[in-house]
Amino acid sequence: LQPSPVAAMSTGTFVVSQPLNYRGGARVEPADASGTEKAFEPATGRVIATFTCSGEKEVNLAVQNAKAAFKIWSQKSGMERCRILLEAARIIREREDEIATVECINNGKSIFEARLDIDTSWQCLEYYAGLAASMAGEHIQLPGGSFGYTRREPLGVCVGIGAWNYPFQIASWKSAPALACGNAMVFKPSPFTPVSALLLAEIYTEAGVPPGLFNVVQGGAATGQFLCQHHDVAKVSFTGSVPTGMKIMEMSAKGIKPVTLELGGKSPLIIFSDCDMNNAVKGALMANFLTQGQVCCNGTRVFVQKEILDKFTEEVVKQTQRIKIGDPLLEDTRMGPLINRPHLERVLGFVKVAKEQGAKVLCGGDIYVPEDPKLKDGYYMRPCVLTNCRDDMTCVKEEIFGPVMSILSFDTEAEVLERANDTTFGLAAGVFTRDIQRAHRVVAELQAGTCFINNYNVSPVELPFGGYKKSGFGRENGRVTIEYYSQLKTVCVEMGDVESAF
Ligand SMILES: NC(=O)c1ccc[n+]([C@@H]2O[C@H](COP(=O)([O-])OP(=O)(O)OC[C@H]3O[C@@H](n4cnc5c(N)ncnc54)[C@H](O)[C@@H]3O)[C@@H](O)[C@H]2O)c1
Ligand SMILES: C[N+](C)(C)CCCC=O
Repeated sequence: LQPSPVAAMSTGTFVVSQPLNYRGGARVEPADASGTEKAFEPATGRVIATFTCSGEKEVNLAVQNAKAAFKIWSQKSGMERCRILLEAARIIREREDEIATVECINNGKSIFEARLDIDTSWQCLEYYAGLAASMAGEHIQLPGGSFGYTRREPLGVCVGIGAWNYPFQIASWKSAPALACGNAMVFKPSPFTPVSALLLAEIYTEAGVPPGLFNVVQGGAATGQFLCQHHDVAKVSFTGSVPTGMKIMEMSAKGIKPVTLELGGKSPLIIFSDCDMNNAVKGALMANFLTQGQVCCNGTRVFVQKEILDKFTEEVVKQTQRIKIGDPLLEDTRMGPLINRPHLERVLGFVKVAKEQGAKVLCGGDIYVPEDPKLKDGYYMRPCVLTNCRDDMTCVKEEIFGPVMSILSFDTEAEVLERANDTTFGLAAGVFTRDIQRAHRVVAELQAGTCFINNYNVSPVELPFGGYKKSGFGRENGRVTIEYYSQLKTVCVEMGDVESAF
């Protein structure tokens, strides 16, 4: 009997022993280098991997492998692709605990949350497996018996570039629709979280995709640039910050490559006085403290109607103080460490500036040192609730990407809408109210790509996810994403004679 891989993994023990590149259906050492990186276990501050960043040669080999696999995969019927993706989804479910454990060790999110991420990953594969067989064009009748039809065709080799906050989920949300449409993919995870994408690559291979269909290269900006500039790459799907997104778009523009940009946010969450208070408080915590607050769509500007400001704030603070911080692999932990030391310091810096600008810290916002000695070098902080906030403060304007909630008060619907929309971001927004007309009226006015009514940060894969304004464009999940991973060919068929103009 083989020992369970999960049993062998506990906080403070895991090290990466296998190559972190994946090409041609196997783990490989990269053919060349553009530097080295270290990956950490945020819970302990330990290095779990020192790895080579892929150079131009390795990127090219990955793209060429993808190109070869694309020839085979794109010729398969939708039903054939569906069966293989369903098998991959089944394997992810079967290995959920192992994948979640690896994610938890490399990212620091709690095992409770990591399992939810893996759930939305296999669900995404299942969803696009289901759509693969029904992708079809149209038949259009023309005069004289002539007709036209459209074919939905894959793009070719797609590149996925991921952020570090949802490593396995991002790899799945990009690859599932790409593969379902008949494309191949080269994926580059964030250098902070290089590990779990390899598990996805192995699972695709085990499920039966052709070798080379899903490849993983490692590294940071240099490797990412080789990918975006490669002339055999047909599309780039990027998840990350706005400044990097701008660079990705510039590089892709040079090759006229379509891009999907899933970027940052500073989303508003509006709590009206007629809300169900219990749900609104729970919603505010969901909107701010998942994955230690390192969530793109977090509703970090919490606008609360004046009449309920004190009661709401008191309850939010009470529940925030109860969040169990600590070893992310323990079942009852709900908040682990932040991703790394510089990021922790950056987030604490935002709290310091907030105080200097007049905000009041109601709880948290400082370093947390767990009792367990093996966690003493981890990157923990207490979740923070700020009040006395104004719209012009840095903590209200900028994406902090940490567990810091800013509470603001408002009087009227018109006023809060104007303030909620007064941002260059537009990823998400939320509203809590019992007034159904108001709920729909408000979301219709909110300038955000993903809106929540009476909940926050749930992510059914059937619904498209993505941003307005500087939070990006294109969508992940939902039926519409098929359009971002395919192109339409029009075929015009003449049934009569050519009526020449000459
Ligand atoms: N909208 C979404 O779906 C979503 C989801 C998760 C995270 N995010 C955003 O991501 C940000 C945090 O993630 P991050 O710190 O990893 O972002 P980042 O922009 O620093 O890096 C993202 C990825 O881009 C790569 N990269 C960096 N420079 C590059 C370049 N010049 N060319 C090509 N690739 C390059 C990185 O190595 C990494 O893989 C936050 O702003 C967050 O809001 C958005
Ligand atoms: C699953 N969530 C919570 C909706 C997050 C999606 C990805 C954003 O960082």
